Amino acid sequence: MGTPADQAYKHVIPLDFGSVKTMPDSFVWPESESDEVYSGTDQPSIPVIDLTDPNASKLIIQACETWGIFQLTGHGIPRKLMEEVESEAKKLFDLPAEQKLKTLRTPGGPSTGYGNPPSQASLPRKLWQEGFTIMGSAVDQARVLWPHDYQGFCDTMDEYQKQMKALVQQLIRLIFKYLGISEEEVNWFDDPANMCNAALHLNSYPPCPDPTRALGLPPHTDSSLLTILHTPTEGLQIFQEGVGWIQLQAKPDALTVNLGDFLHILSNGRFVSVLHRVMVNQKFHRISMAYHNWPPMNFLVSPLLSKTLADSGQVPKYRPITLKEYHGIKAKHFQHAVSFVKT
Ligand SMILES: C=C1C[C@]23C[C@@]1(O)CC[C@H]2[C@@]12CCC[C@@](C)(C(=O)O1)[C@H]2[C@@H]3C(=O)O
Ligand SMILES: O=C(O)CCC(=O)C(=O)O
Ligand SMILES: [Fe+2]
Repeated sequence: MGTPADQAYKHVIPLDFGSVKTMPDSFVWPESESDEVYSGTDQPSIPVIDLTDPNASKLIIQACETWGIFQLTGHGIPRKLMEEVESEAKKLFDLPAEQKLKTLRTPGGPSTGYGNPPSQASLPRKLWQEGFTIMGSAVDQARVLWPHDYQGFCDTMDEYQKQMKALVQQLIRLIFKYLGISEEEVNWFDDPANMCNAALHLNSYPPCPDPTRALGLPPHTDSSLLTILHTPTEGLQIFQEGVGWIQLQAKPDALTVNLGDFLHILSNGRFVSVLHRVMVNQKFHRISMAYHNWPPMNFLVSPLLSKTLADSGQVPKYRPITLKEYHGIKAKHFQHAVSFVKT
């Protein structure tokens, strides 16, 4: 059974995937959660936006209002860095389970380390997935994983986070400008005290012996303002009302930007926080990198921060909420968390 401390850690410990040949029953999801993907010939395609296009701002706002997700080219992140971050992540997940477990994240709020986040504690089934979250520097954990060879991992993750942060700033400025949110609010990003309002989450989905009955990630929305995904291979699907599940095409040079619950709340429901899930496969080990960006932990976010909304006299559909409180709601209600913030 283990000590109470072991019990508390239970939900964050993934399976030792290397040691299993058949899938345990605890990983079998009801069919409705893994139901079929849209297969019509007229499948609507997710917007692809070139950031260097003079119309990029307009296209991004349109995508935020209609899809809540878009693929971004012309983003300026070097291809080499994207490949390096993927190969460093793979190096980490290929380590023996007992080694990875030495860097287990704490069960509370977001922190650096291995394991599944507390927000997955309420899920009815287990996931064919393991994760490693990085908030700021990962040097303490990397030293444990590779005592004599940790610098390469740290340098790559630091550089990638630096470039992601700059890209997020650019996108958020553009979106906040449209919502009429003041420069002071945008300065969240420039305040050194708010260094950790972002996390780079590395996802690993090992080859699965029974992929049609398992899930890598169940249908969910992210808590973030926005998340920048580097998903080099297929597996990510999004849900569109009236259409169903749509498979995203892998585009090696593009980054995928998906909006999260906090932009949905800030925009008073105008921007879509896209429902998405990850399917697994039998053939290859899928890796993805997600850079989640939030407001500072204790900052009270309300639709009324948007001058555009306040001036138009719209009634707020969501009450003011901090990320800290929201994480608690997410851990209890997962996919339905945002409906618990409705006024
Ligand atoms: C940075 C974070 C957001 C996240 C929880 C976490 O601490 C690490 C992983 C993130 C993720 C990814 C999959 C979906 C999600 C809901 C989850 O369970 O873990 C999100 C979390 C979130 O957005 O709240
Ligand atoms: O693996 C993916 O493609 C998506 C991961 C994801 O949705 C997340 O980390 O929130
Ligand atoms: Fe997600």
